[in-house]
Amino acid sequence: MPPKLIGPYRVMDTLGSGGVGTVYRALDRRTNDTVALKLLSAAPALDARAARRLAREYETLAELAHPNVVKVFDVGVFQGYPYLVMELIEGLTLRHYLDLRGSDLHSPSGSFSLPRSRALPSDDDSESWGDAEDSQDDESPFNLAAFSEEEPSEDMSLHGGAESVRALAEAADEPDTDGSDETRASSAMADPRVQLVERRIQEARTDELNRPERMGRLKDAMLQVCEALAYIHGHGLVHRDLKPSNIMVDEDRQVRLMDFGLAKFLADDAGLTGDGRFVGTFRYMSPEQILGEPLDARADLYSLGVILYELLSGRPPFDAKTPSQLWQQVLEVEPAPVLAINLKGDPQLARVAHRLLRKELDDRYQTAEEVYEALAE
Ligand SMILES: Nc1ncnc2c1ncn2[C@@H]1O[C@H](COP(=O)(O)OP(=O)(O)OP(=O)(O)O)[C@@H](O)[C@H]1O
Repeated sequence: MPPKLIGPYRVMDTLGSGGVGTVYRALDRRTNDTVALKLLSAAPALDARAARRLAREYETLAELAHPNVVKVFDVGVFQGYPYLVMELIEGLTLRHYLDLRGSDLHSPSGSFSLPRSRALPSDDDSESWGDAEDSQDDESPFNLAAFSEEEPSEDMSLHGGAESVRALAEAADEPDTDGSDETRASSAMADPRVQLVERRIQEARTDELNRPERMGRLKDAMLQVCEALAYIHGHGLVHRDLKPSNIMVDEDRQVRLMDFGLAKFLADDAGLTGDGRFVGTFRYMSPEQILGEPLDARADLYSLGVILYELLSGRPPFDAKTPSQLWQQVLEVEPAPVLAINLKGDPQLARVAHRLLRKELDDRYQTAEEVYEALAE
């Protein structure tokens, strides 16, 4: 049961939950404004020192004003847990927005129509903050849930794909000479008909990704994210946890970057995160973040590269089963070319993604403005 009142805010309903807490739609009883309130109930309660620091952080965030950066109105402490009050965005996270199809997009007003408070599943590995006790990997103090595969986007649920999958299954079920399951499966995989079906499935997936109006929305959203990043970087802030669920798009297709400032606040406070724990979402972390080095704006540009790579190819740049495997790959392995996965992908956007993903900071774009220029070319 959500609390009824949090400070001067009346809780109306739940908008969603992530790794560190829950976001509520709430009414400011002083002004009658509807806001989004993020209660960080997953973190340990604040002591007085951390509460004072939260108030100081708020002063920095409250000064920010940019059309692509979510407005932060207030911070507070409720029963020991910090909360952040921000602009309510009636919209979707970036991935869900890109999953919309034409018919959802063309309302008479030209904006896309959304059920208000639509409960959508989280669209990435939302548990950014690991929990040592839940860790299944001896080598790492992190929670593997934080590493969980994202739920497939609608782009990956094929149109006409069910038949293809059925055909694949039927091909694999055909009897063969010795009748053993193993031989049957491997001979089915070698069967040219199975290979053809697999190729068709892959083509259908990438055709979905390459739909021109989806690509138009993707590029436009990315440009707006670059504007938001240029703005916060210009104010000396690094987001540190850039991922698709921290990017929302409203009904007028205006992008809002959210949750900046929070990652640093949590990272700086050993009482909140535990000594030596990362703050950020594994899949989007740059090599320097993994290595625990000081971060600058280019760490966010790397995360932007992971997002762009995923949105272009339909899969993450690194495919690993454990955090330690992922980190080894992020530090040492080059991601497969986007255009090898998505043969008809946009070559310009693919080039931008690969340059953002460079391991050496100096090899990446150096500023969000440069990325904007490259995307706009
Ligand atoms: N300002 C807002 N306006 C409207 N909905 C919001 C707002 N902020 C968050 N939400 C909704 O609440 C959901 C949960 O947000 P939250 O920030 O807690 O989680 P997350 O970003 O998925 O994960 P994490 O906590 O790891 O960053 C979001 O996916 C979004 O749907």
